[in-house]
Amino acid sequence: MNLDDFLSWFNSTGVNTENVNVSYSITSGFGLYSRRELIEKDFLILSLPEHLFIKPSFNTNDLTGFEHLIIYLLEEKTNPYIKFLRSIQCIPQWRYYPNDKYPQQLIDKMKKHLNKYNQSRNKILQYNDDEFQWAYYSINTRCVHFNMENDSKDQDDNLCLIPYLDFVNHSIEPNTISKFNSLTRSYEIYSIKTIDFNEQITFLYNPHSNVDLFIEYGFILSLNPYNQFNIEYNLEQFLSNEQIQIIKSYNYWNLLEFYSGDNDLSWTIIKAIELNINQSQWSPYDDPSSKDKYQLKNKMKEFLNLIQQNIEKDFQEWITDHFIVEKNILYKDFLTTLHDTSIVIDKSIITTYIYFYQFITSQIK
Ligand SMILES: C[S@@+](CC[C@H](N)C(=O)[O-])C[C@H]1O[C@@H](n2cnc3c(N)ncnc32)[C@H](O)[C@@H]1O
Repeated sequence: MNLDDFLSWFNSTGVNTENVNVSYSITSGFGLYSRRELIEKDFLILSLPEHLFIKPSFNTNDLTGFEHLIIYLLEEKTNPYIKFLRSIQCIPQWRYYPNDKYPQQLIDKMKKHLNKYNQSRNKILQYNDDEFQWAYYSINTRCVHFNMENDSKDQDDNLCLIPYLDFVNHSIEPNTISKFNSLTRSYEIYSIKTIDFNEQITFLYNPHSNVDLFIEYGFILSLNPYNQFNIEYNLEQFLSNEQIQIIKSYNYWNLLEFYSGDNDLSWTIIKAIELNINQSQWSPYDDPSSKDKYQLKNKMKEFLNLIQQNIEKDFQEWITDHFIVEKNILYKDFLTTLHDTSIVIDKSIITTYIYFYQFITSQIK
């Protein structure tokens, strides 16, 4: 089934699509583009009525809504939308490569993702791996949150697929927002800034880091303010066990992340480092005493230097492991690679590292 067949079916549903066009690009696949001369801010671009939503049916209790949709996608043979989905590549590329050589933070998140994937796989055994994988990622990459008004608060029970809406690509500087309008019972896309003719329509899926985008969707962004970098491992090298226990007792341990969009270190990180210079009078809520401030600044530098060394070491190991694949890229023109979105698979590690490397070095003054 090709795009034209899908679009002619979709047009027969009566939805007004006069403001948008579907077209394909090599970097982000299909997407929606404006076909109006100029779209003003706060303009209703597209309205998709509820009768088009594909919702989970919940006729077997031990499956989540997500899993019901997997089965629906695999069983439904006539729906033109599902037929079209079968022709779209939706499986993140990393699934085809061995992934034990990635940096630890990526591996940890991949494991969580794979655990969830396998939980569903083990409940739905009647399809082969390829079929299951296609259905799983079609839903994972395309579904939207939708309150099913059942008793479950589980997000896997409150989602649906909305044909056509699912052509919209993600951006950290989106030009639209989309939301369900309970009065019109439609999912609507509104402009949040003016949009030129042929400009791509985008919204923010979620404030996802590159690691999350890479795992869940198979792409990354070269400038992503939502990149985050967990520093637990570095703190374990920097603080004593007793100091770590103090941080944990205040529930600070899970809040120890750098965000690449932030200009400064967070309060929790500053307080964690401060423990290293003054444990006896430490309180998580007070500013460091003026006497300690100078010392604290030096401790910060020391800590950031440690992170920098760890990143360099990890990165060096990673380059060695990927030497054959990345030889030319890494040694010929590293910076160009950062902006070349056609290299999806390994670039995420490079960009994520470079991001934090830059962030950390900018803090060491
Ligand atoms: C909801 S679908 C959007 C439509 C999709 N591009 C298609 O071809 O059908 C989400 C998928 O689009 C791609 N995508 C979305 N935003 C992207 C972006 N900013 N850069 C690259 N790929 C993107 C990813 O493959 C993602 O899994």
